[in-house]
Amino acid sequence: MQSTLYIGVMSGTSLDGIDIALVDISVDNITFISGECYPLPSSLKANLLQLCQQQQCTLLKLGELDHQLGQLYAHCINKFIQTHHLDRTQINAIGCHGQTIFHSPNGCYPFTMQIGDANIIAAKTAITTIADFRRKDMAYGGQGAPLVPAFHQAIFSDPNKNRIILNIGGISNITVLSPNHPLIGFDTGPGNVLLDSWIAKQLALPYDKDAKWAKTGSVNQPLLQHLLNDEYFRLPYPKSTGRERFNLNWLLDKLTGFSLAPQDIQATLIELTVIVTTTAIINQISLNKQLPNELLICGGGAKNPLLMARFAAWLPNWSVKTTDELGTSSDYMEAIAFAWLAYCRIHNLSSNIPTVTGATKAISLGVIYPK
Ligand SMILES: Nc1ncnc2c1ncn2[C@@H]1O[C@H](COP(=O)(O)OP(=O)(O)OP(=O)(O)O)[C@@H](O)[C@H]1O
Ligand SMILES: CC(=O)N[C@H]1[C@@H]2OC[C@@H](O2)[C@@H](O)[C@@H]1O[C@H](C)C(=O)O
Repeated sequence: MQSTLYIGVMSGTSLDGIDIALVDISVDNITFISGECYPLPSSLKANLLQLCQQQQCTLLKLGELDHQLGQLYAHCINKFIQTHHLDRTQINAIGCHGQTIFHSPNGCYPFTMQIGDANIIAAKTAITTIADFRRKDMAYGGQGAPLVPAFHQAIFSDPNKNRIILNIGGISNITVLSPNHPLIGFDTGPGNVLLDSWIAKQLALPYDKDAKWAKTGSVNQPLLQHLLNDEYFRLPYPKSTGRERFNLNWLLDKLTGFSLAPQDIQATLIELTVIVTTTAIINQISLNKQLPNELLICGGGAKNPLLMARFAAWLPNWSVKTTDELGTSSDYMEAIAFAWLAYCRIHNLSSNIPTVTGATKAISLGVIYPK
């Protein structure tokens, strides 16, 4: 009998680490078994940031980082296999997202670029690896992102509820699950990326743990309104974005003419993350009015008590909780999703959602790199 075990690997826009999930998947079952997060070495993070923000990029550097990340993913997967005493011959496939270094879905020549050579992963782990999940969707005219809505639909659909799944990673994205409504999902804008960049610049910390610093500041309304003027927030879906738009330079540019305490800016950025998402939910989506509404939060932002409290305050008639409360790890959601995308590719099942990405065709995403 064919094994039903898959490994999903995700390293996202926050550049905080590599999430690995072991998942048991068959036609009627998706069970998360275990997960680990391996930190990204700080020198690699600095190099990737330079690349993402186009400060310094040579083909040599790009090629070397692609190789380095491939080696690192393989090393982390092998460590994971060892720690969890797994038999690698029992792992059907690895689904590895790779590291997005640029995402440009709307130019004359749309492209999205994820690095971390999957040939190296397949060779070093001796497990078939699936990667390059986004570009076929783009080839059919889609945004290439977000891809997790199909997975959210597979695990969270409920005929008696309107459910919005909100991933607050570096970038925030939502999935709308409402009976009799087409499945939609899009990137609402910055999640943690501006919060992380601002505290890194001001206090040399990677992130504002439990929003301790933001809580010492207060929201500045003129700045908030100015940030909300960015045209991305008014664009209709399908839409997706990334670090190439929302980054420290974006923020510094918007801060021109403002003279505020740095912690007030941090508090304002928290409110920005909340308002862009709640406004999108309220203004851009028509939910079934007869049904109760749930906001299910995952990603690193689910650990931020101030973000959670502000979502609850802005959506008073909603049940606001983390996906953990429904039995799916908020930490490993995306890694689990990439294990599921690998399962779909191995079984040739379509995994993009044209109503989400705007692609003209439903297709099975990902390229297979045999061991
Ligand atoms: N205890 C905490 N308090 C506040 N923020 C936290 C906490 N734990 C994690 N975070 C935030 O979550 C971020 C990591 O989130 P996550 O791992 O979901 O991002 P990602 O997967 O890299 O991003 P994306 O989903 O955009 O690709 C951290 O950079 C930090 O900002
Ligand atoms: C291009 C890219 O890497 N996009 C990521 C990013 O991180 C969050 C958001 O922006 C989302 O659109 C996407 O990731 C998830 C896994 C997705 O495709 O659903």
